[in-house]
Amino acid sequence: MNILDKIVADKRKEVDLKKSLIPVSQLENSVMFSRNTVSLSNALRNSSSGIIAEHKRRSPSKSEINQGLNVQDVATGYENAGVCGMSVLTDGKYFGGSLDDLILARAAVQMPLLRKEFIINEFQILEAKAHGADVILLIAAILSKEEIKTFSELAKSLGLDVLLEVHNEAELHKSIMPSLDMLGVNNRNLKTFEVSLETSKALSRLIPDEFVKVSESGISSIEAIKDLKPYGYQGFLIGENFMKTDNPGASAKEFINQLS
Ligand SMILES: O=P(O)(O)OC[C@@H](O)[C@@H](O)c1c[nH]c2ccccc12
Repeated sequence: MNILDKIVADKRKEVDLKKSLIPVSQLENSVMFSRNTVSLSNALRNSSSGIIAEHKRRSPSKSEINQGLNVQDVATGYENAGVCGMSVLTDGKYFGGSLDDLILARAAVQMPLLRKEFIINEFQILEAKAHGADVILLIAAILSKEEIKTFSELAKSLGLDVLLEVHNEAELHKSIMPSLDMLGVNNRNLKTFEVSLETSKALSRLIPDEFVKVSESGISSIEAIKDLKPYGYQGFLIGENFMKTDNPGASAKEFINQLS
């Protein structure tokens, strides 16, 4: 079994258990649930840097990245650096994250927050809103076309932006639909962990202009961004390059300063 299949199998168990313990009404009646959200796709359209910075303690490809930071400090640092939004990993088993991280980040900042999760059920979308997210990630490799449609339409009805992630042409063809806001090309193959920015370049011309294009993973230099911009990318999702340092906010700030 490849790692993605393993993650999804574990996620199904986790979500089944949670659904048996937490009634949907508890999520829908939470104070967070009725708040106004902020749009990441609009922030990216109006930004010159386009940086989305991620909070990621560890990953199956890198194991430990940084366990010693406080998520609120990271969020505040990223916001002060002038990033467009923040991605918060909420998967516990493989990435060391949690929904508490999302709540804490929400309490610290106003900028758009993405729940970075392997979403396989509507419940997780309600949960995202109830824990302060503005945006959800949907991963084409683990969803059917029908699921992408149902999940993205539910997210839109809750005022959440949708970032749909693809890694190849077939996933892209299956996924294009009006209920998405952003199309993300993951430069990392989630099955093999191989990273290549060429993936973003190759798929860019197949993404219709109405979607904000986001390039995800393996970005660690100003040159990479300059290389990708001519292909129409307006968003750049960066995790490890910032998180591996003692002060991710300061490294994001330095990165953005060098860009302009
Ligand atoms: O740390 P990096 O290489 O900058 O990558 C960030 C982000 O793109 C990556 O964490 C990611 C992209 N898609 C995902 C889906 C699930 C978990 C994680 C991811």
